[in-house]
Amino acid sequence: MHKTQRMAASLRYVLHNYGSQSLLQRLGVWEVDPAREGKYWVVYIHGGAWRDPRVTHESFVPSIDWILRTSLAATDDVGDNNIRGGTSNAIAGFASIDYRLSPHPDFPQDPATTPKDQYRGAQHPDHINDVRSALVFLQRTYGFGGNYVLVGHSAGGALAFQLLATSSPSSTGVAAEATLTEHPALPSAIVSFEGLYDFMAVDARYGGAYATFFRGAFGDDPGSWDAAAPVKYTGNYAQKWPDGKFILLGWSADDTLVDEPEADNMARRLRDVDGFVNEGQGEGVGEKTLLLLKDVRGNHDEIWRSGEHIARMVWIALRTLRAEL
Ligand SMILES: N[C@@H](CC(=O)c1ccccc1NC=O)C(=O)O
Repeated sequence: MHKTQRMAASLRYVLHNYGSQSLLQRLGVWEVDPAREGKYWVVYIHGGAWRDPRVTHESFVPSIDWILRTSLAATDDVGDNNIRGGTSNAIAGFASIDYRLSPHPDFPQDPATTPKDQYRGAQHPDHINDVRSALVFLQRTYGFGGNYVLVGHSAGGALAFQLLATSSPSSTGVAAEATLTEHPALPSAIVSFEGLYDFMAVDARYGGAYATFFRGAFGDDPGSWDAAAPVKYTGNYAQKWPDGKFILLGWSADDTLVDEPEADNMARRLRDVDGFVNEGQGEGVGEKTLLLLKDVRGNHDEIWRSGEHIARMVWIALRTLRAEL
């Protein structure tokens, strides 16, 4: 008897283009059981400071490998999940989104000679608009609606919260204006790790070292940084996200690029402003829960190069969603 190793490479992979302005308007899909209802998709938004051309949707592959490799363990350790059908059956598919990038000084491009669809000249809100288009495309193609966990690393974590902040006005009860942009169904849960949430503050703590990439993505005016920063959002994430269940914020002590206050300040805001309750401490019914997980391991890029701890966080999110069914 031989066992097939469950790896991303053993899944059907499809590369889709969801836009035509840039070659980066593409996303990868690894199908597990795409037609099955009652399962979740796991959708990844990579980091790379909105600009690093070396970080693409393919950076999710090691995480997919670890998620598949650990799916049996994830079913074994909580008996309750077995009764409910097992977490190993919880995943319908994986998707990973590329989006237009801002210029990177180490990878200069000549606008005069670079084909338009290869030129990395994006500025906010291009990145988040692409994430939104990619999700609309995925939901139209695979029909999973809000049955997905949105996973974001670093800048990708910021994009996950910007998605909530800029979601359809109808979900806030405000009459929808004639909007040109389509809005995707929001996720059931968000996993954001080593995330950037307060652009001014994190840049100040690192002595201004991040100003070039924040300027590249959001412009020179620090006011525009605050306007886009997840911690500074002037609305209410819970109101914007009526069907949202769970947020996991991960932070690694090994991360030399994004420090502990980033995660702490975002967690505090989600509790104090948006009314999230700590996972395991609330009344249970209908509450949106938050888990601030600080024993994640791996330096800023090690974490996705390995994927092991990303898999761990994804399983926690899937288990939490299953427990609420
Ligand atoms: N490798 C990136 C830097 C980067 O990704 C980064 C640096 C500091 C803090 C956060 C980062 N990434 C967030 O997405 C670059 O070369 O721009």
